[in-house]
Amino acid sequence: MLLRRLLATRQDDAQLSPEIRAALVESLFAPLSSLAVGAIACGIIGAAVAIKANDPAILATSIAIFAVGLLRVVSAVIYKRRKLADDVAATQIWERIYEYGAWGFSALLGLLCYITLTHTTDATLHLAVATTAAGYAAAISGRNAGRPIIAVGQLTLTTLPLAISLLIYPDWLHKALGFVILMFIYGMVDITLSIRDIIIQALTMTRKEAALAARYEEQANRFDIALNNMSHGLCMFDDQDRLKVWNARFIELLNLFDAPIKVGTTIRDLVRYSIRAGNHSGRGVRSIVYELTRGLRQDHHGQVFVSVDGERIMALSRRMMADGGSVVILEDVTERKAAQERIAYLARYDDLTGLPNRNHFRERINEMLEIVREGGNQIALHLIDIDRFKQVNDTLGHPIGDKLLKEVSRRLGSVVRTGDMIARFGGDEFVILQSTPSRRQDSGRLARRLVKALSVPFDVEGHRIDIGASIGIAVAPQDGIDADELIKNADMALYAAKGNGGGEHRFFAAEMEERAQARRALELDLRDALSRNEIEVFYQPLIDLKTGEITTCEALLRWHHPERGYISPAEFVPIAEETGLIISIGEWVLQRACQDAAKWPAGTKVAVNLSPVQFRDRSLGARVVSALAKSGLPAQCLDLEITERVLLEESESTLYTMEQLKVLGVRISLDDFGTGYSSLNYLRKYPFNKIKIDRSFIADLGRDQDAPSIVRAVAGLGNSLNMIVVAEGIETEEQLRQVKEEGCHEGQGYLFGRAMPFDAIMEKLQASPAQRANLVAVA
Ligand SMILES: Nc1nc2c(ncn2[C@@H]2O[C@H](COP(=O)(O)O[C@H]3[C@@H](O)[C@H](n4cnc5c(=O)[nH]c(N)nc54)O[C@@H]3COP(=O)(O)O)[C@@H](O)[C@H]2O)c(=O)[nH]1
Repeated sequence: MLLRRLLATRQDDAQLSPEIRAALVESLFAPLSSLAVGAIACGIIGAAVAIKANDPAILATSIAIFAVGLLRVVSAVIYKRRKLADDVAATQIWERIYEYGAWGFSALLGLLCYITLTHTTDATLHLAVATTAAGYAAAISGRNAGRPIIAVGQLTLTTLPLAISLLIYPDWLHKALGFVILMFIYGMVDITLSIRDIIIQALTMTRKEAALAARYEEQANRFDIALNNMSHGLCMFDDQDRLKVWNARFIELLNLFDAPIKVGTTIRDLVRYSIRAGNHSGRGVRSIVYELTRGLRQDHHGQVFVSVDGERIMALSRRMMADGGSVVILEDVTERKAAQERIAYLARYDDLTGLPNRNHFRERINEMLEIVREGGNQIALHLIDIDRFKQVNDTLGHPIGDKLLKEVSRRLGSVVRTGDMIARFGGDEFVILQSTPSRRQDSGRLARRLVKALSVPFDVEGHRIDIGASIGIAVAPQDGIDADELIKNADMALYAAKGNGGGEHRFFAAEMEERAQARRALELDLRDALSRNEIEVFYQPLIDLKTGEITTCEALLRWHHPERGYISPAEFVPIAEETGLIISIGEWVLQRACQDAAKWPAGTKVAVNLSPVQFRDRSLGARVVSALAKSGLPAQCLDLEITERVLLEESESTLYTMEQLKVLGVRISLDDFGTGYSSLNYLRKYPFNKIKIDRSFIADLGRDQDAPSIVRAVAGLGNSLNMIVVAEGIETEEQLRQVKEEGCHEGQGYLFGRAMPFDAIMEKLQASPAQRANLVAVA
């Protein structure tokens, strides 16, 4: 049984961790003094017995005991010095060294007992060796129980020779003692094995605890690192609201570096320290504590916002714990709050001018319309469009345009009364909500004041800017009781105001709606007009004022509407431009005109009007090439007429398209000169072949004394720039005489002929020299 337990320890050992094995081996060498005491004590007893018995065998054995004991002490010292306990592989060798030393020492001690008991009869000597051996054996089973094979080996090697020598001793008392020693061996082996189990258990537990402690420490470290690297401040309170845990960010956020914060600090003290650190200016401890405890009283996901150091805002949130304590999280939300406020601001205000935007305006108008619906006052909506704003943007650039808009908003603000709302819808579109006009005249008066205010020139960074304003007015409840309807009607009124050249206001009228509907109907019809062959091209001649010959025929669109008859291009071309239909219609005109002109007498040119929308189209060059190629018309016989409206847009791409057209060899004329900006810069910048003086100037000849000077000046300009100058709209002989006198080269007008169909112009062009002379005579 005992033997089985002993052998089982061998198997157990195999399962022990190397560290535990090393610890067990170390326990063998650990009490160095006991080794030394054992060696000395046994050596002395041996020597004493040898002297007393005067037996050389006993003496030799005693000397051997002392020598082996000494060697064991020396080996233990070496083991300790080299710190071999940490070297798992080395401990196995040292275990063997200890084992052999221990067994050798024990065997010698057993031998000493045996020789003494068999060589002598002196009871004192017997007692000396027997007690030494038994004492040693008892000590060994405790001391080396960690390695039971060694301990049991020592026990057996020491006491078995003693027991045998006692049992064979002739005296029955010795025999009895021998028997007791055998029982002692049995008992000591049992104790050794039990102690061994306890030691192993203790070592295992210690190791587990050490591992647990290490893990705990590592986790605590990790937790500490995480806690102190959080972007949020954190503090944990007990159920009495006393501080238990806090992190570095908490101290940092509230600038509490110098505060004597410790476990147990109360919320009240924390607030006091925070005030001392320069936070919550002007506020007292009590009010802040009240605000915090009230706001954070319950476990809720909401946040309490606290302003600190006059600038930063902290969000505090609290989570209750099961033990009644709580965790409070602090977050610096200054930037987030600012961003939220900015987003909220931008959702309701125009960033550039600071005026309410469309959303804000909608909220307000809906509130006011609610009052109107309940029978309250009427309200007027003024929709304002800045005249010529696009030109300013295009010529002076967007930064100046932005500054101008700010100035405009300031001026509008100086005109309206408190209670009226000014909003910006975007671009150059402003709106004023006049709150309580008692009569229509009140709104008219305000509109006039607004137009007047905006027609005073602006000075933006040294640029004198002349704009103006067009205003459309819709009044609730007469013109609508719903925001969308009012805006739509004001828009129609604005359209009418702009249609008259701008700089004025118009009230919404029912006819506008009808006109808008008619316009929409026209727009729908126009979409199919080309495919239904309702669009035609007429030609109006341009005459050389010296020879009377037709130099050019201007292609002019005519729409033969199935119900309305001929519709003027002045009416449908703007619709075609707005809808983009002008691209396909314009291309068709270009193709048609080139094909017709190819049939005319050689050298007769055809002039085709190009709208700004066509000019924006990057494939204009390709379209012109295609029209020339299909018709076979020489490029120099095609004259493209553009107005200043074209030049106001994207100068870079305009210049590019102009250059492209020039390379093709087509001619380019500047139409309606004098009606737009009449910038001399355009004449310098773009390579025109012709300038056409607008017919309004020709009509003024004889009516306005300045008109001849203007015509003369433009003719002079054209001459010096090597451009042909055409006088448009010549209707009378007198006008013809004057334009010739002022130096114009060519003329166009009803006096020479209206726009006519292809056959008619063909007839004119093919007329006999005598007939042509008729024209010359006119000229
Ligand atoms: N982009 C395009 N625009 C086109 C095209 N076809 C015409 N138009 C533009 O439509 C506007 C109106 O044109 P229309 O009604 O044809 O008027 C032209 C002439 O009939 C008129 N005219 C000519 N002589 C006289 C005159 O002695 N008195 C008088 N009251 N009117 C006269 O002038 C118009 C031609 O002007 P202009 O183009 O400036 O040379 C007009 O703006 C056309 O440009 C087209 O295909 N594309």
